[in-house]
Amino acid sequence: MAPRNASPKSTASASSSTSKPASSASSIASPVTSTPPTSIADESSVHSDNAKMDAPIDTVADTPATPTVPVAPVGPQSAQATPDTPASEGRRSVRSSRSTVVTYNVQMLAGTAIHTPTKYLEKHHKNVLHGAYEEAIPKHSVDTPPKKKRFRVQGEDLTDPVAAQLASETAQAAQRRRSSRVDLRKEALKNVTAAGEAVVRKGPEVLSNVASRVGRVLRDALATESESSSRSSKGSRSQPSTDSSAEPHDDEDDDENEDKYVKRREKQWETQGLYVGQHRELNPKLKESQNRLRRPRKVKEPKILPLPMFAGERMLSDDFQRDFKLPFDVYHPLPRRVKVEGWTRLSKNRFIGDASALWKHDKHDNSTCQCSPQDGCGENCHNRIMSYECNETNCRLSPDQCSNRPFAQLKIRAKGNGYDYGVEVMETADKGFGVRAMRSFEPNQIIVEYAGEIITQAECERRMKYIYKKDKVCFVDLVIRRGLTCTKCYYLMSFDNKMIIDATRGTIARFVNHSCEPNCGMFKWTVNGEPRMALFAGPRGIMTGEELTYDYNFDPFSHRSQQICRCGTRSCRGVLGPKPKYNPLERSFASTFLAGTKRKIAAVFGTNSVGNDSRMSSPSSQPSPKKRKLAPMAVAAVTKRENADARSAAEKEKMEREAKEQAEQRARREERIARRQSELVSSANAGEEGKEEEKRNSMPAAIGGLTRPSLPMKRTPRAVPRPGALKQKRRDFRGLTGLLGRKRGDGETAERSVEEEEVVEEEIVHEVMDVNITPASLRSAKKKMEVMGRSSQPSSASSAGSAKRSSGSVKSKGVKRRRTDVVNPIDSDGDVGMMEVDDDYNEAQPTKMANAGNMKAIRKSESGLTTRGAARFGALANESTSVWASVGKHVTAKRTEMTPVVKPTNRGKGLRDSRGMFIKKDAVAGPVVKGKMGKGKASGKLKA
Ligand SMILES: C[S@@+](CC[C@H](N)C(=O)[O-])C[C@H]1O[C@@H](n2cnc3c(N)ncnc32)[C@H](O)[C@@H]1O
Repeated sequence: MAPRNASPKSTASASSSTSKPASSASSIASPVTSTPPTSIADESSVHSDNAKMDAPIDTVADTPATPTVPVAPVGPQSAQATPDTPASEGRRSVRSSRSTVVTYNVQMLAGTAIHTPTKYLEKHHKNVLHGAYEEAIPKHSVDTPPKKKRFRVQGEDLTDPVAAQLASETAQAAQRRRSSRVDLRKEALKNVTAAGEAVVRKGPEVLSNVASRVGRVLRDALATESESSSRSSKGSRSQPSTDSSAEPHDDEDDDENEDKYVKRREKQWETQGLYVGQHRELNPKLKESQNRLRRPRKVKEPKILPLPMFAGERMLSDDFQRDFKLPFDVYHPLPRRVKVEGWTRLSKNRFIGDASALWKHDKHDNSTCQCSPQDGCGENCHNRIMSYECNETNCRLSPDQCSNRPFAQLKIRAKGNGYDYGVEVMETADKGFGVRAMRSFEPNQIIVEYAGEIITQAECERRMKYIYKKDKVCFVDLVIRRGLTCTKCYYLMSFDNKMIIDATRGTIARFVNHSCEPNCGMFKWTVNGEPRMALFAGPRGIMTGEELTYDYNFDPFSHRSQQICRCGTRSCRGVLGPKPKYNPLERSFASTFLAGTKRKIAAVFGTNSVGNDSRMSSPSSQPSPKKRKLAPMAVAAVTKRENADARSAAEKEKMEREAKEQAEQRARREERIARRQSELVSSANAGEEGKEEEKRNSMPAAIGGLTRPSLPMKRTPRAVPRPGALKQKRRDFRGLTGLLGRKRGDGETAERSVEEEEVVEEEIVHEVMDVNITPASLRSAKKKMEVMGRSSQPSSASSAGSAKRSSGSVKSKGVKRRRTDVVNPIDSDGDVGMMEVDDDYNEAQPTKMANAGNMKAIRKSESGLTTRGAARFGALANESTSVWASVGKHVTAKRTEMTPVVKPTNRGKGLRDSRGMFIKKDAVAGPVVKGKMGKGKASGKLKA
């Protein structure tokens, strides 16, 4: 054993170590040539100012390095650390005294030392001695005091390196487990106690000292904690040069740590992920950089409600409650490839045939906006309002500033991956294919374009008739045009007056299904002067995974091909397209009944009491509030139907009114006739007896007999008919009554007795002739009678007969003039339909699609009143009954004046009738007025 003073400088070195920081203190190791290690501990304990270690085991080392190298290496670092220490001074190194002892790194041997990255392993290997110590250490370093590491366990030095290493590891483990909080609490308690005592003793002047001390302690504790946390996070990469935790704390250390105060590291949270780029103020029409600029900087997004705001926030809000749905990429992370047979994908519109030329021809309008960069073509942009996309010609903003370029945005997005594109085909349970969102969409954001082949109406009809009709696949018809009401379905959409997009070859938008509560809308925009259709998100936006739908607004013309809607929404209309509001037949009956009742009320009270209320008088003319809510197309359709209804009701009403007026007129006439006849009779009575007798003989029996006052003066010419005329007329009447009988369907006409026939005949004559009596005709008849009474020339009868003949001839001539007549019956819709009548007078061939009005005409002519029979009937018929009675080939809805026209002529003293037949002037009763012959129908009128 070496004496204690064998190293005279040891005391100095030990004492100096206390005055220096830990690093330098520890670097002053004992010289190599020192006393044996067994004495070192004692010596150290004697000479050191430091108290015995608080901890039972502690390590004094200048470079604690990694725990894997507990054995103090002897190397240049150690040597450099003590440049001022003479080699002969200090205590001898433990290792130098046992330089031949082979040391092993237990951790290395055990394989537990490899916790460091491989790039440090080499260094470790370098630091571990293998083989003889002398071999490993260069000669010159033998003199250099090696870095000494002393292990003290309960005041004992451990000279055995293995034991020392174990002790060191134990110490380090204990150190790691030590909590700084315990220290903090202890220190605080100590300080508070000290402060309290000091205050008691010295009063408030010491308070400041105490406060500073407390503060220092707290800072120390914080620094310690942060250091340890940073060490644990950095691992072996960021090893501090000094391990203060391995050293007992003293004031000097505190001061130093104060300088090295490190702020507590904040944990970094990821703010972006699945909903990257979506923040509350995101405007999807802008680029990310623009959005960033627009984002108000002062408003801080509360972190308590994280993204996505379009799902979470909405779900939490009261007014939009719905079940939670997992985001699309969670429940279905990979896009599913659904293969659709027979779908040729197109990404943009393609013009077919004449469509292109027609398109260019029609391309005319444009729109410009005057937005400022501050506006950014927002909601007030003129182009946006007009659904025009801004571009460099119609907007002065740059693409970055302008937010009204949805199709340009779509183009950019389409170049990205599937999630950028954002939609995919899916299979639905009961609606065939559908389209689903693979990402969320902002309210009103463009989703996908509806593109395909642009065709003309004619091409559309051709395809439907000759191509799609044959297809076995049940397609879908978006627009079913007039005359093409097949139940097969097509991907056709009308988007311009004359153009149709056929998406049989087209974009994915063709698979978007219908819903009565849709989450999207299909809108037409004009892009660079060309109309384009696209699907836009609705005002609620779209959540990832939602099925996209819009309201088809099917053309209601095709009721026959209406399909059942399976959208399953609460407000489902039941069919694809507008819901039929009522059964048109029922409605017609109801409205007719209502109108009739109202008329009767008005007739009874003599006022239009109900007519003042326009809504009551025509309920269908006023749009109900419900109707206003319908889509414009549906409203138009309903209005059209209601208008047709109203028109037919009005027509019926008119006919009834006319019939009523005529009945009244007839009654008045009869009254007048009766009065005049009685006048005539009385005047006749007052005249000479012989004259009276003569008159009575010359006058027709019917007139003579007052039993039939209704038989008018017009029968007079009949009483003196031309030869065979009456016979013919009787035959006509028989035929007519037969017709009427057939029409009535009683089938008894043939068995009627002669008397009965005569009665019927007379009734008809009465009916027919009675209504032709006008005041003028009465006057003329009176004159005629006078003439007859004066001269009783047969010419009068013959002229009258010829006049009558001419009447018939006029009518028939008007018809016979042309081989084929075209007339315009006015149908119930007020349309003019064309009817072609052939030479045989039998068939009326509709050249236009039959509608309610002209079908009625056809039915009438087919129901017994053949055109020939009707012509005869019409020849006798009056104005009021001649609506459907035709003259010759005529079938007209207009009341036709059947009275012959007599034209003046300059040939002698006669006149010409409308046939051109010469009539002697004195044979014509009454003054002659000019008339005119309509082309194909008699429109002139003889006026007295
Ligand atoms: C444009 S296509 C949509 C894609 C179609 N599902 C397919 O598989 O090709 C329209 C057709 O889908 C069906 N459909 C769409 N929405 C529907 C709904 N709400 N209820 C029932 N069928 C619907 C109808 O057959 C309709 O004619």
